[in-house]
Amino acid sequence: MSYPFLKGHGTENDFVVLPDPDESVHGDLDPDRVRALCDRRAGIGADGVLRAVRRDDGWFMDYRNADGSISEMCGNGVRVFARYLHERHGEDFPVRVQTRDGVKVVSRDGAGTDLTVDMGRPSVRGATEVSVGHLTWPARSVSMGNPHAVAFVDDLADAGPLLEAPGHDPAVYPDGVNVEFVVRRGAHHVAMRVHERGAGETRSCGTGACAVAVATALADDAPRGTSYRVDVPGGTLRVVWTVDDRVLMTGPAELVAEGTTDL
Ligand SMILES: N[C@@H](CCC[C@H](N)C(=O)O)C(=O)O
Repeated sequence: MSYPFLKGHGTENDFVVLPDPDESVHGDLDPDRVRALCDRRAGIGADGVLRAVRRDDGWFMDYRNADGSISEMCGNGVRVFARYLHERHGEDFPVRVQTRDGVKVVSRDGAGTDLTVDMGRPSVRGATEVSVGHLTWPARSVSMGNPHAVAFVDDLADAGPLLEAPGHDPAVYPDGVNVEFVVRRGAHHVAMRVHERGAGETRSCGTGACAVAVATALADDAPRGTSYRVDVPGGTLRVVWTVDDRVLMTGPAELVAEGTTDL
């Protein structure tokens, strides 16, 4: 059996999009198959899979990490998903996308190619710690629907090659965590690296950039509505934590290839 797929990315966080309007792919998409699709040598290669399911009341984004695990939310993925719905299904902006973390609304600003997603309310949690080897950093726990630990470091290289998941407190993160390492670059401007749960180090993480902007705004005591520039290895995202306690993230979303796969 062969299935259509598309390949897309947002700030080089890349995804296989699997159209599955009638749920015929679902039964075949077990964790082994997700891993095979995401394999960068033997498969298509991606940080995750976005299965596009049509429901009576709209489109659902079924997000899977490259290791086959399920996540609640993907911030770069939801922009790519909205781009797909707009280009291939004629959905007008603002596009509504159902996710495991509720409905996200994706809009297009003017004539530019960037998309803005309303990521909803952040959940700011307590202080925690993360570690790599013998180094430990204090971190802020933030949920953007999925779990994050944000650690400010002196230099992004301090985290090393990030070949393994950073150490974290399993009592705070019983289901694992996405870890962001952050440095300041200027006023309201930071840069980050991320180790994603279920994918390893990636070139970007949208929910991670939002968690970083929230943690930085708190550290700065910045007024709500302050716009943060968040540089990631794969590009730049802009994040605003609004006066009404919502996080808006703006960045690119591109479809770059399509084909068929036997999964
Ligand atoms: N890259 C994504 C986040 C994907 C899910 C994450 N790895 C998790 O397990 O929570 C993003 O852009 O937000």
